[in-house]
Amino acid sequence: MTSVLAPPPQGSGLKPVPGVPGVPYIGSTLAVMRDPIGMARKRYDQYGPVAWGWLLGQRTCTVQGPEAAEVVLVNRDKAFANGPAWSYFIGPFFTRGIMLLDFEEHLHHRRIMQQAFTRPRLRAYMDAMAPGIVKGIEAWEPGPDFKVYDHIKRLTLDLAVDVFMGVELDDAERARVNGAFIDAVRAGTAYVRFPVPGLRWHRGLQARKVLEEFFYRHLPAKRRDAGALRGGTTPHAPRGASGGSDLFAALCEAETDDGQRFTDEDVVNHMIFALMAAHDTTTITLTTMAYYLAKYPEWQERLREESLALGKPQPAYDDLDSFTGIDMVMKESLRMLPPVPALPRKVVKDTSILGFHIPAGTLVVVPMLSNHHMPQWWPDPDTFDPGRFTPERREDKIHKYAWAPFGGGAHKCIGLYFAGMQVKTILHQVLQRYRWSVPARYEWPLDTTSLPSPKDGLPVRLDRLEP
Ligand code: HEM
Repeated sequence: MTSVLAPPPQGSGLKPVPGVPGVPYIGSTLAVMRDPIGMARKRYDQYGPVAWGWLLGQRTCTVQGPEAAEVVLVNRDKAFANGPAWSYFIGPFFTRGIMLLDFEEHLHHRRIMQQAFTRPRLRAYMDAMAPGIVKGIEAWEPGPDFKVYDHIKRLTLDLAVDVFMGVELDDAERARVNGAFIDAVRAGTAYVRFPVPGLRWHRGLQARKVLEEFFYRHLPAKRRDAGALRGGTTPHAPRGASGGSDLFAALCEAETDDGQRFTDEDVVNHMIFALMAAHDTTTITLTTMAYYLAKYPEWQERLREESLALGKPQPAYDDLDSFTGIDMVMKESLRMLPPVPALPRKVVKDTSILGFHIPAGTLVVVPMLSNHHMPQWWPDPDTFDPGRFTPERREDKIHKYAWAPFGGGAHKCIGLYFAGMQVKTILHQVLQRYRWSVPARYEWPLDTTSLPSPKDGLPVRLDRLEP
């Protein structure tokens, strides 16, 4: 039976949010996890763009379509907060990560962090990453059952250690840090959300301690390098990318024009968060691209030709712009399966979305995955069609928030150019060395209970190309 979330204030002219709450706390959580797009379409047909129900243990208002997404993400009257929304899922493991900060404090951190993502920095990260990419991909063993997801995950994690941390690790230490990092990420999806030894939540808390200890141990050396640079004792530093070409060094050095810098504690919190923000998202993007390129071999060939046409094995940063096919496939893959499928916000003061009254305390969810599949905004939305992003078609131009895999507003992904650079560089290297395929009728079984991933690891037939 339909019920309203809360009566709007008298005389406000606002409408109440309709919905079917379902069983308190549980509501439609399982159904949404099983079939997020189907459930969103059903809800939209029944109630329109703004509807409520119990989801993930909270009264949740799901707001569909780019117009509602814009209201929430642009957040003009500062009614939507990130911290209390995201903390529920990842708070204890990613304490004071930038995405969990809000308003003035967030802006202060964001201005400093921006210094670690300038173009000179990105060039330096790309150079630092290149040897690791080639080495990792060269080591792949072709065969009929090559698990793409597992190999990409391994590769991006190894790259993260090199490019993010910039610290030489022996095998044991690398395994310890990688393991801690994986446990911290996994803990966010724990069913038992308090520390029982051996279970996910507990392992996540232990992992956080390992990561903190690791970064605090290496921090003084990074600070020293940064200090040496500012004192002018580090020669040959490219402008804006110096002391070290890793993110850790960049965060230690980052300074705004008016002299604002991160404390040691900030650097550690942001490093742990950035590792998480970068790793799974890039892995999912590359795996999705590999999936569609296996299903649409004509696109795989087109991209390979484009890569070979570059005429050099290692692209420079500016060469990435010439990969127009890779760019379209990346955009379409991010549309089909945005790695962050929904963006939660907590309403901190009474507000309205598209004329609906939203009371303080409500959890609002912007469902990016189902937004990308709305027939109201996208022609033939469930079909993989990179051509929608050609200059002639640009179907995403229909609305600024129609295609928003990186979010928008103050919290828009700070690593989006980094992600593009990493994804394109890796794919370019893979295309030059391998061809891959899946059986004609293969459909990947997706796990959508957390960040999406293929349950079977995406097995493909991988063949090495003749030199
Ligand atoms: C294809 C890959 C990626 C996708 C799809 C992605 C997606 C997102 C999204 C949707 C948000 C906004 C979350 C919200 O508004 O609640 C976000 C924020 C963020 N991302 Fe990414 N991301 C990707 C790669 C990266 C990489 C490579 C890095 C770092 C190198 C990174 C660092 C961050 C950070 C630090 C934030 C928080 C920004 C803030 O709150 O101001 N991301 N990302």
